[in-house]
Amino acid sequence: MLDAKILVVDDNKSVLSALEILLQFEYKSVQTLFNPNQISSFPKIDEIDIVLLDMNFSAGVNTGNEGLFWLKEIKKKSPNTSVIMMTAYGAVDLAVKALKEGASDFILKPWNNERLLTTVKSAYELRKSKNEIHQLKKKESHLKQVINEGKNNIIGKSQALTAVLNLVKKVAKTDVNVLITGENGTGKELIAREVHRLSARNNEVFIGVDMGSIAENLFESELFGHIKGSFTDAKEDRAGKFEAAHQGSLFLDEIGNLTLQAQAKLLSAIQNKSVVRVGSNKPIKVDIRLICATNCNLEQMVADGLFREDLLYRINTIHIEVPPLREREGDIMVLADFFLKRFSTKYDKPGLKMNTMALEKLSAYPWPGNIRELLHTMERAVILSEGNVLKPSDFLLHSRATGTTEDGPRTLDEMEYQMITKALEQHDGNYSAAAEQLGVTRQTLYNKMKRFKV
Ligand SMILES: Nc1ncnc2c1ncn2[C@@H]1O[C@H](COP(=O)(O)OP(=O)(O)OP(=O)(O)O)[C@@H](O)[C@H]1O
Repeated sequence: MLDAKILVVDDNKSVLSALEILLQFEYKSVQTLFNPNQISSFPKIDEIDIVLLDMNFSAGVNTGNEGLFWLKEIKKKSPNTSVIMMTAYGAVDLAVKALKEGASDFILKPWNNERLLTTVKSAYELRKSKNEIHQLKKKESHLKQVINEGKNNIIGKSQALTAVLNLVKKVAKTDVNVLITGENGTGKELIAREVHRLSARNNEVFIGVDMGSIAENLFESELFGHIKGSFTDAKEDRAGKFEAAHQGSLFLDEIGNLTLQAQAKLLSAIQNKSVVRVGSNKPIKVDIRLICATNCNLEQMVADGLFREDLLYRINTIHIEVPPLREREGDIMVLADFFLKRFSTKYDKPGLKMNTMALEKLSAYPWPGNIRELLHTMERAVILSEGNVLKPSDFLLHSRATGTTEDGPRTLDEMEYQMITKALEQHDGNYSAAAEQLGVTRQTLYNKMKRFKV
């Protein structure tokens, strides 16, 4: 017996009892209504899975309008209930009209019992799938909310940060593309998430892609997807990040690291608002809000022929410049305090404090690695702390001028970090030249830079 609730509405009592007898062997609950006017007040109509509804109620009238009227009423109150229309006249155009209004099927009177049971069973399956979709959508929207929540704890009350957040508020409501620039570790990704959180798309996903870490030959497949067999590792069809971000926001980080070839492909996807999976020729429409970020000076890159002007024009409808930490007056203290609390809890060291000299040391430092550097400095100090009070010596800061820590490298990691920053400085930030000098590939250098947050 199927666990479904069925309601039969007909002004012919013998029809009602015949259907009740037939259906009660198959379905758990079968109710009947002689008068359609009772539909409006029928309790919990949204819990009814299937309604079998007569098309003609008033004696002598066979326009079917009464049935269509009640069909609309039911659908208004319970859109997922499957409604099967019953008509004695077999007027196909009427049945088609009912299907257009949302009926799931129709039955001609007099009916064939077996065929009627098959029709009801299909309607039941339809209702079941609709319920499942409804549940999944609810779950999905909840999950998206959870994903979008919690990550946006933007700390700081300096004028410079407040101005950025005010701009974010204004821009978020529109659907324009946003370019976020600023030094490494200033919180560009956090700002991008805030744009998404405050936008009308906030019930949809925010998909972030680090363009710098995608190998050149995988760029297209990562962003636009591929179909099975289009290259050796393409074992199955896969959607790219653009498709994954459909109706949400797509965050392209390190946009300045794209080759000119990749820039051309990206531009075409943005212009056409569609992508073509690798190995396919079928364009797929995508609706995304594009947010890009970089620490490069894209105007300068355009002047140097390294970045396409038309792409820059597409991505920077609104430009948000995130100020470095040294220009956010007062924020160092607030952030240091915030991270101290976070890591004291994480590493179970309650009551940890900083003394005045330590605070002064943190305030005076220019924080070239910005908030990320402050975060790591605080985490390290908390982990290594022995007493209840953090002193200046607990904070290991890098000297900007020499690229070394105060006491010289203490660990292999520190040594590697220093060698990388030095090589980059010597080659004016040219990755390929620095990688060659260090005897590693460009990708290895890039991975290490990511690891060390260079
Ligand atoms: N105002 C802030 N309040 C709290 N945490 C912050 C703030 N700004 C940045 N952070 C934290 O600092 C770290 C670096 O931030 P984020 O990754 O957003 O910087 P970014 O500018 O995108 O860096 P990159 O240029 O290297 O990609 C993250 O852990 C982030 O959560």
